[in-house]
Formats: sequence, C-alpha cells, structure tokens
Amino acid sequence: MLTVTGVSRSFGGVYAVRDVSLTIADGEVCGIIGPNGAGKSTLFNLITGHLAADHGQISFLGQRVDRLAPHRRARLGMSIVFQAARVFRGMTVRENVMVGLHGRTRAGFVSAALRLPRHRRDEREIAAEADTALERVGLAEWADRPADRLPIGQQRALQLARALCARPRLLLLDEPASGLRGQERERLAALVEELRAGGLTILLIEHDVAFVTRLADRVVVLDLGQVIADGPPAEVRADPLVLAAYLGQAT
Ligand SMILES: Nc1ncnc2c1ncn2[C@@H]1O[C@H](COP(=O)(O)OP(=O)(O)OP(=O)(O)O)[C@@H](O)[C@H]1O
Repeated sequence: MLTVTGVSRSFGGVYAVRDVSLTIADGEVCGIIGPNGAGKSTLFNLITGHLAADHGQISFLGQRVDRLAPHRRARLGMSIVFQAARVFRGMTVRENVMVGLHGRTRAGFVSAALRLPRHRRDEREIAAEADTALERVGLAEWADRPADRLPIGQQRALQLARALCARPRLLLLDEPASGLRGQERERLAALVEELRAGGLTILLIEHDVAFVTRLADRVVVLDLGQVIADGPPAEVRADPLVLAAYLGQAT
C-alpha cells in the first residue's frame, strides 16, 4: 500500500531522516517509534506531504506521491489525525464531523451558504454519514452535545470519526495517545483495534512504546534519523540496538 524508499531530509545540513525505507502492507497496522529527536515527526510529514524529501521516493497504491501536495495525497486515500487537532467550538459533535464532509458533496459551500434545495438534501445525507462515523467510534450518544465539552479522549475519537468520513485507504495517526491516560488510553486502543479488525491500514507514530507494541503488527524503530529495527513488536522490543537507543530515555 505504501512504499518509502531511501528517503532523506535534512535541516541546516543535519539529517532528520536519513535513507529510510519501509513498506506498509494492505490491512497492516505499522507503528513508528524512537527516542526524542529520532525523526518520527519528520518521517510522518514526509509521508503526508507536509514536508518535501531531499532524496528518495514514496509510493502510495502503486503511484509516486512524493511530489504531490498533502491535499492530493489525501484525495488518493490518506487521512490524517493530527496530534494538535482541535474541535470547532460552538458546534455539536455531529456538526464537527459534518464540516469535514461538506467539501465532498456536489453542492459544496456555495449552495450551503445560500441554503438551496440541493443543499438541504445533501445536508440530510451528510448528517446521516456523520452519524455512521460517530457510531463507529462510539460517540453516537454524544452527537447533539457541544463538541468542546467532550473529555479529551472523546475529542480524539471525534477526530477519528472525521478522518474516517474521508473513507481512507491509509489512516495516519500522529501520537494518538498523547495526553490520554488510564481508561481514555484503553478506550482509544480498543478503538484502533476495532478499526484494524475492520481491515483498515493504519500508520501511527507514538512516544508511548507500550501503546504501539500492543496495537501494531509491525514496528519500525528510528534512531538519529535511521531505521535501526523493523519487525514484529516482540522481536523489536528485545533487539539490543533498540534497547541501547532507549537506554537512559524515559519511554
Ligand atoms: N523544521 C525543522 N528545522 C530544523 N530542525 C528540525 C526541524 N524539524 C525537525 N528538526 C530536527 O530533526 C531531528 C528530528 O526531529 P523530529 O521532530 O522528526 O524527531 P521526533 O522523533 O519526532 O522527536 P520527538 O519524539 O521529540 O517529537 C531533530 O534533531 C530536530 O531538531
């Protein structure tokens, strides 16, 4: 589904990502971990198109995408949940999901603003689609509540619902567990497991090694911009190179 080949990116002459290659197969959950400054965010942004690579190739669904802008990659089926994503205040949970869907309808923003008949029909379809996504992430009963009152764990689920509405082929999660603890983290993990069981292909970067190794089929470990391990979670956790990279770092 995704192939990264020999990708590098430097800042001011220092490599943040150096000659990284990895592949993600259809239906796989791939986790990218690594100590602070390892290059995780840089690699994530190279894949989504928010950063341009200096060298290397990225292919998605058999097509070169490394020169495409983020929205073009999104149209091909990449959907991102950003770590810092916020909910829209003053809107309900359902409306928050509907905002993401408006751009996709034939009617679009113009007739939405003018409230044309076509808009009213599309609006009902959009609301139904939003409800389906909310159901999928366990937020159905919160649909009519103000989104900014949701606890942070549910706000993250809401962002997932928004991303799912784009019907992604590949879901990219940027530190989904950050700021979550205990039960919230458990709920999110269960949700990702459900999405995986549904056959969705997922790439996640995370600080929380335990969270990743629990969810991922495969874990790629970066250190100083390079891949130092790539394999099943149990294998990677026991790898001496990985243990050495994490030595002295809080994981
Ligand atoms: N825009 C930038 N300008 C200059 N240097 C950068 C930039 N982005 C990243 N770097 C450097 O590249 C290296 C990798 O950073 P990156 O943020 O990708 O690592 P990370 O693994 O995501 O780190 P963390 O776990 O701390 O978020 C670091 O040395 C960082 O200082």
